[in-house]
Amino acid sequence: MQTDVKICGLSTPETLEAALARGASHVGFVHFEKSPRHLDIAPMVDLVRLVNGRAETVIVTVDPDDDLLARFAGEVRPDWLQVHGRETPERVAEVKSRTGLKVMKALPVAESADLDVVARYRTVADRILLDSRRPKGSNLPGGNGVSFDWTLLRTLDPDLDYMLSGGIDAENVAEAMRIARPCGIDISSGVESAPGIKDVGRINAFFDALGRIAAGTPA
Ligand SMILES: O=C(O)c1ccccc1N[C@@H]1O[C@H](COP(=O)(O)O)[C@@H](O)[C@H]1O
Repeated sequence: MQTDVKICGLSTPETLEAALARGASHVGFVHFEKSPRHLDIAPMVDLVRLVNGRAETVIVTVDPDDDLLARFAGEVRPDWLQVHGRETPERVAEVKSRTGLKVMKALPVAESADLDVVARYRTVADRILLDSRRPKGSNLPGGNGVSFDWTLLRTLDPDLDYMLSGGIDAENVAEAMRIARPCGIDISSGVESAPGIKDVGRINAFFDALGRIAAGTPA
């Protein structure tokens, strides 16, 4: 099975096109005001329109209220909502039923006990995203460019549909895939030249690394 690749935190047509041209399966747009990648509704509408079905579109949001959910579903109309806050399993189910969209639930991981909640979320979310726990001092629940101990994931049910994120880049993606065997890789900081600034060269370098993995020749 081919690994999905989500390039997240895109904010310009140029970098979006670069991700699509290299075969990203998912492209993500962040709506979270504290983030350097934050986009308001109107630019997200434009970028989702530009994608025009070439990849699955994802809005990343943190503890969205019902009014915001209505705007995402009614105005932006992405394929997915990624909920990256403290949403309970009950709230995830509600987000799904209110919007009719697929929902990816991000869960923070720093130690093996953090994986105990996966069982409760996998029954309500369409996909699980395992990300690093927020480092001390950060304002952001994700997008910190920090990885966690992927060997913790060796005990996961091999049938779990999950994406892996947190500090992945062209240099470590082969190791991440070898150890964690996720269904998808999600990357943001690793294809940036500075926080919030996506870099076409780094996007290309990342897909080149994936190409070497597929060819069985990771550097
Ligand atoms: O990227 C952000 O600014 C962000 C803000 C709020 C919630 C999630 C956010 N990003 C998510 O974090 C991971 C990528 O992390 P990394 O930068 O590659 O370490 C990804 O799931 C983004 O959607």
